Amino acid sequence: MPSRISDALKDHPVHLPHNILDLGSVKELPDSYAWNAPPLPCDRTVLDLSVPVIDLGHPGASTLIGHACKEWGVFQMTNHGVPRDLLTEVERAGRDLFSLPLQQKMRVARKPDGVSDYGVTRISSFFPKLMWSEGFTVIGSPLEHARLLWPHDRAAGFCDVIGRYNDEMRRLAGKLMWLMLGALGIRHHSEDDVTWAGPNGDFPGASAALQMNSYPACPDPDQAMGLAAHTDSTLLTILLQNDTAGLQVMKGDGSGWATVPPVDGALVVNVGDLLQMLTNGTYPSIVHRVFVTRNAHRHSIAYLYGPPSGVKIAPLPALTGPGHPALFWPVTWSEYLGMKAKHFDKALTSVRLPPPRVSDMESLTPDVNIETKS
Ligand SMILES: O=C(O)CCC(=O)C(=O)O
Ligand SMILES: [Fe+2]
Repeated sequence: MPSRISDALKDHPVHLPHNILDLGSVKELPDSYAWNAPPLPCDRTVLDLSVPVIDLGHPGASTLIGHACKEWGVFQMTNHGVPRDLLTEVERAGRDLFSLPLQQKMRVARKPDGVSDYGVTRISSFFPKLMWSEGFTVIGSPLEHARLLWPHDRAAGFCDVIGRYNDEMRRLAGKLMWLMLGALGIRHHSEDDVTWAGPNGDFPGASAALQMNSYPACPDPDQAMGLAAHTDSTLLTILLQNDTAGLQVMKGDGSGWATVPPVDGALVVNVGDLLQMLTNGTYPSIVHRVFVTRNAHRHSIAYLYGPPSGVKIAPLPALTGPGHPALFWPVTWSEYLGMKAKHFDKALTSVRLPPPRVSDMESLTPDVNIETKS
């Protein structure tokens, strides 16, 4: 049993392209990046609907969050307590990293069986075309890699910012868990409690990764895809986006995409697959994607939060009962990542109860046309 998320990801390698292009210097969209067959990124059936923006200091925040999670699986939050300066610093750290020359970034390129570091998104392996983005994944301390990018003091400065941001995210993610679960009547120290919440309810064994994303300005944005539609394999994800729009979420009823506009100082929270399981389907894991633009360089930083790797995630007993059977069988994060690596957007279906019949398994082949839902 892998003890850390990095081991879990290593156990489930996905085949990724290793030729990385210097996107910032490309004047014409290469064919390998042109999504000229369905799903088309320019197919933007954008709904005139807004994802809720919730003030965490509001006395009814938990109820508002509960509604947003049921209805959307995503919301933006203000008044979250993360110092404004730290948001600016971590955003700058991401910008500094991605603005390095490609050869320099390639010093920390992800190894074929690796998970941390610089490279294309892991979901690339499921799509025939490449995405107009680059990423840097941090699991644990990035010091060893930062030292390959910068002189000692700059590397230390980068790690200091990432460390402080990770600490804030961990605190916030624990708080969000209780706001989300509290809206469903689940309380710490009650018999409905989450077994791995720890004595202080701060989920001491939780695992996490920080995913820094860069979407350079693109010569042909209608043909390019920043990040193709997917759900996160997390409990929840906390996202910081810069002032360039790009994130779109699929409205739960499949009626279309809604853009999540940057709100100054706000953080986006989305429900991941594991929270959908834990809440027995009450909070849906949200399908999302990223579009790119001709003139602006977009940056985002996603904090991917999950349970301790050995813990089995199953619907909370308080949310099941007569008339409400458990809809998912118990899996660890590691086991689920293995299913995601195999079935991609069908991974949640593969852990549904009753189990899919053998004859249904063929329909669990990843369906990369999930874009056509719009
Ligand atoms: O850049 C964004 O807005 C979304 C990033 C994302 O979905 C991810 O890293 O999983
Ligand atoms: Fe995502």
